Amino acid sequence: MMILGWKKRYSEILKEFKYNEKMDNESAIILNSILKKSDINKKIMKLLKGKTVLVIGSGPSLSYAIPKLKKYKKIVKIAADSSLKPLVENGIIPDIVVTDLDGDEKVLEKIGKTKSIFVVHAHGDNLKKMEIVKKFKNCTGTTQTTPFGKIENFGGFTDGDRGVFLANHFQANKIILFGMDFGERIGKFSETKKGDRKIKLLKLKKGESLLKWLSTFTKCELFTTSKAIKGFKKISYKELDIIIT
Ligand SMILES: Nc1ncnc2c1ncn2[C@@H]1O[C@H](COP(=O)(O)OP(=O)(O)OP(=O)(O)O)[C@@H](O)[C@H]1O
Ligand SMILES: Nc1nc2c(c(=O)[nH]1)N=C(CO)CN2
Ligand SMILES: [Mg+2]
Repeated sequence: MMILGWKKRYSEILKEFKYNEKMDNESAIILNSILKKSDINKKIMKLLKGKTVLVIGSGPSLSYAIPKLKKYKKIVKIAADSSLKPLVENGIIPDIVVTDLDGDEKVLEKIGKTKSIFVVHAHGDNLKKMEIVKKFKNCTGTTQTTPFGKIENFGGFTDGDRGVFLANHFQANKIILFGMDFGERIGKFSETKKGDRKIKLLKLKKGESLLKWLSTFTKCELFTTSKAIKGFKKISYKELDIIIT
């Protein structure tokens, strides 16, 4: 089942970014054929339902967030793609990794062998990268088009905002953002290639607008330690201890 209103948002994405729905679907078919049947959704539900969940992106504030995140060892963490490398380098292993497979492959492979759950997003521009999924121990798949088989659609576009939609779907109690600044500055940990900057900024804008949309109907309490986002309560690192319970 898709989140109500997603189809309209996806149509807008297809138009704005000139993506091809058939290619998005093609990629999802490949991912579905690689994934093994599993009870991973049950595992994710157990991890997230009723919990405080930290969603970590690669925005400029990630550098400041890392020392704070070290403190919250037992709190559930969802890492968006390229935020994984600096987190792992600092001894933080996230419970869930949301990725469209353009983060650092060595780190993806290394953490893929652990108990971290990988939520891999198939789209028309990553179908050639799907082979790596065979190396992930705990993995499920998502699409931005119609879900089928083992492939889900929880909503969202960039890895970071998809992490938030995931936590919403699995009924987290509180969602707190780190390194999710959006805006005009691409964080240094983001794996953006030189020529892709303009598109990346448009992607970030879309991701932020989707989070604003989500905030209008989600039952989760939403907070951010990053740059302010409408619909999310902006909190300081000092306030974290009170909110994380
Ligand atoms: N200012 C920012 N710079 C970089 N990433 C950001 C920023 N603000 C929020 N993020 C979040 O961090 C996430 C992880 O960054 P990453 O560069 O791996 O993105 P991505 O979604 O893989 O993008 P793409 O696949 O289009 O390159 C993004 O998905 C985005 O949601
Ligand atoms: N077809 C296609 N879909 C996407 C793409 C992309 O590059 N191509 N990037 C995304 C987030 O970065 C999400 N969805
Ligand atoms: Mg990515």
